[in-house]
Amino acid sequence: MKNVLSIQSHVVFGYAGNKSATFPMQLNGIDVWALNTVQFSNHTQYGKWTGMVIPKEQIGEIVRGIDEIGELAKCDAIYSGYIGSAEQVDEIIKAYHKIKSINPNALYLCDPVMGSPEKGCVVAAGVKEGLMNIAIPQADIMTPNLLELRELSGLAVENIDQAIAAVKHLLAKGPKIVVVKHLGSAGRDENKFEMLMATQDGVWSLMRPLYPFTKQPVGVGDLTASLFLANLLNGKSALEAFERMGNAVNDVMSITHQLNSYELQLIEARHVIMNPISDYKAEKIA
Ligand SMILES: Nc1ncnc2c1ncn2[C@@H]1O[C@H](COP(=O)(O)OP(=O)(O)O)[C@@H](O)[C@H]1O
Ligand SMILES: Cc1ncc(COP(=O)(O)O)c(C=O)c1O
Ligand SMILES: [Mg+2]
Repeated sequence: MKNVLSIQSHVVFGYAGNKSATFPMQLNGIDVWALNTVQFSNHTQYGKWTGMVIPKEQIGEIVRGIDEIGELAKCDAIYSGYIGSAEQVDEIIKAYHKIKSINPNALYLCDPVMGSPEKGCVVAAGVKEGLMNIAIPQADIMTPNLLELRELSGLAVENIDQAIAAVKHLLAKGPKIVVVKHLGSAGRDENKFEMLMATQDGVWSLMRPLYPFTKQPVGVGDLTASLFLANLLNGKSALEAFERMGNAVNDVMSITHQLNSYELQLIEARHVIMNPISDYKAEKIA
């Protein structure tokens, strides 16, 4: 059994952060140690929420507790997503270093969740800078969306060639794998949902259907990153993990769309999260 320390948000109602990542990883045979950065009533794209940011000290405290019962060496990967405050970034990196000193093979997946005024995703001030300066250079795997790809690379990304240049730029900063969760307006076909994966061996694109949601569900990035990591930990190659994740996320989106839901329908989709039914293939494009 592989173990993932998953450090991201908790929403009591609905699906985002750990609520969107834990169950899918568990369905794929991964034991998830969910450590919450915030506890909110619901995700921030509702425009209002209640709850609190977890004090930064809790991150180190919880990791120390696991160390003191002698279980920290079993941590195979640390995965950070929605972060509650700029100070939490340092604590996450300290936790990663502690785990790395005990298990040098532990991976770090950084999903660089940034605020997006356009989408209504709200992230505390300073988190973006913390991610850029501290987290990214240490990450093994990064999973930006289009906006995050632009911010992290500092490059314009308006088309596929610029997207390829930007992911190569990120690879040069340290990560071994970069997955772009949705190329959106920089993609090759505005009627398709296109994702990219880049490694030292090349760049792959995966195209799948774009569903006409009246309101785009949230937490899809968290689902995407979690399933990519779960597949890697299950021994799949980066390419296999990319395809299997892309197909599972497509099946979840298809079911969520059929049910006309704003919240991701992870429970309804549990069978396809375990065994995706769609079979889209990635294409090597660079
Ligand atoms: N197949 C699909 N059809 C239509 N919209 C989709 C599909 N898959 C995901 N989405 C939407 O695309 C967006 C992807 O968001 P993006 O900004 O790339 O990443 P993140 O989820 O990390 O914010 C989400 O709003 C999600 O609801
Ligand atoms: C509390 C919380 N967690 C996580 C996320 C990230 O969601 P996504 O997977 O859509 O990037 C959001 C986005 O608004 C959020 O509000
Ligand atoms: Mg995201």
